[in-house]
Amino acid sequence: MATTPSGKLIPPKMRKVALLGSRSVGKSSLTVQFVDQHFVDSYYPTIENTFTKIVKYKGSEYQLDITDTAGQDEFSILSSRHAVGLHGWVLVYSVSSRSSFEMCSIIREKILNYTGREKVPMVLVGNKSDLAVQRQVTKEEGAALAANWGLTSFVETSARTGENVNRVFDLIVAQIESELNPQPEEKQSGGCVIA
Ligand SMILES: Nc1nc2c(ncn2[C@@H]2O[C@H](COP(=O)(O)OP(=O)(O)OP(=O)(O)O)[C@@H](O)[C@H]2O)c(=O)[nH]1
Repeated sequence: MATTPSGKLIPPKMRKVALLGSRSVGKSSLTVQFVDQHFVDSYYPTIENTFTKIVKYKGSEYQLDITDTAGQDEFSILSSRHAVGLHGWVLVYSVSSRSSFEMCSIIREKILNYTGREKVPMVLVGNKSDLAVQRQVTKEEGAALAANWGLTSFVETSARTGENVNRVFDLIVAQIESELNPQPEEKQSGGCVIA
């Protein structure tokens, strides 16, 4: 834990995020790969799990509380737990499932309705990028959807190989922080930043 110059402990700031998306897209696998650095081949549908990991962003420590939700479908009612009290949202689809890609737009609408906001810190994730043969959604389509939402954060991942998994969580923390502490250009480039 970081300390002040006088030796006092500085507790990490807590940031709460949720992974949402259709069933079986790899929400649990991404979370477990990020928190425990391993991949589980078997599939156990999630009810809801919370994980915690300390991450560093621009020299500060953050306690990231990650809620791995049960897979959503268009009929599931987004619970207030999935919107209220959260700082950021990770929307996951599988590149091998077009319906899971389409579901992300439905989930995003629900989050915006629930929060009453036009924009929230959000990352769009196309998981299972290792499944080249089964691919149904191109990288360009994923990037275009994110751009259409006004997001700068889109990434394709593989929870199996670990590709880009850490990046998802770096991106969501960066989005949350830039929303909570918008910084003037000159401040961002100056100062002592230890990554
Ligand atoms: N090839 C491949 N398989 C993956 C990947 N990520 C997850 N899987 C597999 O896909 C299946 C579903 O993964 P989960 O992580 O349980 O999916 P989930 O989104 O948490 O599912 P729900 O709990 O039903 O919402 C499992 O068999 C995983 O091993 C990936 O990146 N590549």
